[in-house]
Parts: sequence; structure tokens; C-alpha cells
Amino acid sequence: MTTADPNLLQRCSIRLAQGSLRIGNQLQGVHLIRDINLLETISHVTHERIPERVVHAKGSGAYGTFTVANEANFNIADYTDADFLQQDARTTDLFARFSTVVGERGSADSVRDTRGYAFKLYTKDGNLDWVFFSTPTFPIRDGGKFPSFVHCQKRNPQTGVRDPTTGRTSFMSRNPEAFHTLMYIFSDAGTPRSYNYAMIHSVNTYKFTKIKPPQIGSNDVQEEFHYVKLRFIPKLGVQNLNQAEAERLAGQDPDAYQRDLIQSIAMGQGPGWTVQAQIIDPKDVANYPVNIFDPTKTWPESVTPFRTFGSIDLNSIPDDFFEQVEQASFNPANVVPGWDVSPDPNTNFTYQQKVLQTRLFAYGSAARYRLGINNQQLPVNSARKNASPYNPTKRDGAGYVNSLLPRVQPNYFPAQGAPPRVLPQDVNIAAADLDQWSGGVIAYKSTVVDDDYTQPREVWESYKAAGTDETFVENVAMSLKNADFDVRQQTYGKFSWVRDFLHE
Ligand code: HEM
Repeated sequence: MTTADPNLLQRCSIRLAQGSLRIGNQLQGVHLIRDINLLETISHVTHERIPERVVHAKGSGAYGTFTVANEANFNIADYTDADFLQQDARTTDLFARFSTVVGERGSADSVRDTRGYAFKLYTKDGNLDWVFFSTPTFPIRDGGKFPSFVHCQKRNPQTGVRDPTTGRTSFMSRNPEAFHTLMYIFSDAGTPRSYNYAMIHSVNTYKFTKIKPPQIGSNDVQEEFHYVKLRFIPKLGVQNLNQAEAERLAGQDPDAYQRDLIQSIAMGQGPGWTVQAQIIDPKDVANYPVNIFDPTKTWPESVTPFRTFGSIDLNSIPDDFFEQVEQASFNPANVVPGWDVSPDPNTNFTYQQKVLQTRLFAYGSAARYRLGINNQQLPVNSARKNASPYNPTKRDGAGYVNSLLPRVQPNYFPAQGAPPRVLPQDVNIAAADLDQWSGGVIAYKSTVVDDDYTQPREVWESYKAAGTDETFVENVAMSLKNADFDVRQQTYGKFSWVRDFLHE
């Protein structure tokens, strides 16, 4: 009657794994509260679920490495003093999670959507998260629109059904800054062959930073920076499904992308990406042809070419999906010295963008709700043991284990005899004019101008040149076929800003 399993329930053996202790015979008996196994295992199964991510709920994860691989006559270390980028061929371990945006945890992988690509690089200076997309742009440029942007793609709050009248097109047609992103989502790039075959883009603008040594006779340490966008090119090539193939696959195998990721790694043929950067000097921003902080825009390659500086390769899969993939939490606010967020500066541009700044709050908030205040101590999220700096004031709270902190350390700083936990010197990070702000509070709402359609038109011309324009129109039509007349008209009307042909 005894089944010994030392790994369960505080390591005590299970006495009655599949039955229960009861008084009385057979089915007429009543349970005993001393049936510890029954009480513990039932309590555990009723607590198994945690909230799924409000977006990007369906995802897959894998481990791998980032390797510095500079192209000829280029050295990324000229722009950043991020430790992990200082030497060619230096490798850094990483964890990656790939996802769809809209669907719930059980939804199909191959539906038309953007794909999320999140990377956690376990650097010596702590964790750096790159939380990126398959599309080069984002549909909104004001964080205040994010709740509506999410809800419009989710289920109708009355019926629980996802329907096109309350859906993506209804919202987007009233927020035409989204149309550049829709140009990508409604091409076959909206249904990649699997996660392994898609482009990856940072979308938001970040900064590479580098500390300049003090001038002779001065102690003033200055930080110089360059604005940067990243792009990763799949080593397996970009491969997409058409609408019919994607629909068939969604029915046949909703987990097809996840399966492909796992199987390709198991066979030693895991996916990889070549990592590239577009880099802009802050002094060139004012006269740049587009607002470089607008996530609905791309930076023209003809003006700012991509430079290759690294490679990402995935080589192993987590041994516990819930522990490592479901409990992973990424955050663009997880930065390391040498990489920083862009400030979305308030210059003389006609509108401001606050998407990245909204994100800096949103991900930590989501992680605290989903995983608790000590989410960063979960093994997949925590910095590696050899990472030097840490913050001793982040102590206690539910689920606190903190095996990474040296024992017997004060929970404040500076403290007598404690090791250094802060950067050795104060740095003047407000070095550039673009980082100086002043002004009053304004209630701001972004407006759409004709120039917002310039890049969508360019994308449309590229489809015509490649012969994929018909496919794009079919994909739009398929997604709108069940929508209300008004929504269809509104959407086609907005696409006519892109090109009259689409309106016909
Ligand atoms: C205002 C804009 C945005 C807000 C407020 C926002 C917020 C969120 C939230 C709350 C989550 C769930 C996090 C969690 O539960 O752990 C999430 C996930 C994610 N977001 Fe965003 N997001 C925004 C824009 C973007 C953009 C522009 C990108 C890409 C460039 C992006 C990429 C991702 C990815 C890849 C994930 C999944 C992370 C994972 O695998 O756990 N998001 N976002």
C-alpha cells in the first residue's frame, strides 16, 4: 500500500497515492482530515493556475547564446561599454521566449498576428532584456491607447466571442497611425512558417552609452550616447505561410510553432539570428527624415544602414515549461551599463511618443501581479551568480528566497564593510541637449498627418514590386469579410490613404 516518492510533499512518502483514508466501507465511507496526502494534493491542484499574460499569453521558450560577431571595419564597442559587447567572439548565455500577441494560452500559433520575441541576456553586469517584435513598427504611439488596443483584439465583454466588429480593424481604422503596422500584419509575414523563420525588430529606439574618461584637470565623467534600433535576421531565412496554409495548420496542430522550436533544437538544428544595429548620432536627430522616436515609423536604410555585430543561437529547451517559460518575465527596464532606454525627448517635433516609457512601468507591474513581488528571484529571471552588482534594499516579501545575495548583508547602503553595489562613479548622463527638459504639463493627444502614410505607401510599392500585392489585398479582405458594413467601409477608406487601388 505504500508508494515511496521522495520528491513530493515535503519529501515524505505518499501512503495512498490514488485512494483516500475513510471510515466505513467502500463508497459509503467518509474522509478523514488526517488524510494528509489527499488534502495536500487537492490544495495544490486547485492552486496550479496563475494569471496568464494579458498579451503574449501563448509562448515557447529556449536557451541559447549571444555571440559578438562584428562585420568588417565595424566595432560595436566603439558605441557602447556594455561588457558583453566588448570583444569579438565573446558569448553570453540567454533565455528566449517567443509568442503570439493576442490569443490566450491555448490558442493556435499560426494565426495572423505579430510575434513577440523576448530575450534575457545573463550578462556579468546583470540581466539585459530585449523585448522585441516580428514587425518593425508598433500600431500605436501613445501608451494611453494601449488598453483599448489590447481590448479591441480580445473577446467581446458581453458575449465572450472574438468578432471583427469590435475587433482589430474597428479600432485600427479609427487610429490610422496603425496602418503602417497593418501593412506587415496583413502580408504573409503575419503568418510565418514558425518562430524560427521570422525577422525580429526592436521597434522602439534605445541608446548605446559609453562613458568618456574625464578631461585633464577635471573629475567630470560624461556619458556619450547614440540612438539605436536593432534587427535580427533569421539564419534559416524568412519563410511564411499563406492564409490557407496558416488556417489549416492552426486546426491540425495549434502548437506547431512550439513543436518546431523544440524539435529543431532536439535535432541540433536550433534557429539562429544575425544581429544588426542602426545607429544615429544625437546631433543628427533634428534633421533626420523621420521622427526617430516614433514606433510607427522605420528608419530609412538608405540613410542609416544596418551594421552586423552579433549572432543569437538557440541550443537547449527548458526542462520544466511552467517553471521557466510561464514564469519568465521580461522588462525593457532591465538594462545594463552601456544600454539604455531612449527618453522620448520633447523637442520641436509635432508629436511625442511615449510607448517605451509606458512599457517601463507596464512589465514590472504585470510581473508583480502574475508572479509576485519577488519574481526576479525565480531562477529563469534572476541574474547569474557571477553578476556583480545588486540592490540590497530589495528584500523580503512573499516568495523571498534570494539565494543570490551574500548572507549576513545589510539591507541598506552605503554600509560599513559591504561590497560595492553601485557604479563606482557618478556619471553625468544629461550630456546632450536632447536630454534637457523643461516646460509645463500638457494634455497631449497625437494626431495623424499625411506623412504618416508615406512609409505604408512605400511598403505597398515594395509588395507590388515583389508581386505580393494581391496576396495582401486578399488577406485584408478575408479578415474583413464578416465585419459590419461600416467597419469594412471605414477600413477600406483608410487603406485608400495608402493607395487608391485598395479602396476599389
Ligand atoms: C504601450 C506599449 C506596450 C505596453 C503597455 C506593453 C505591455 C505588455 C505587457 C503588460 C506584457 C505582459 C508581460 C507579462 O505578463 O510578463 C507584454 C508582453 C510583451 N510585450 Fe509588450 N507592451 C507594449 C508594447 C510592446 C512593444 C512595442 C513590443 C515590441 C517591440 C512589445 C513586446 C512584448 C513581448 C515580446 C512580450 C512578451 C514577453 C514574454 O515573452 O513574457 N510590447 N507587453
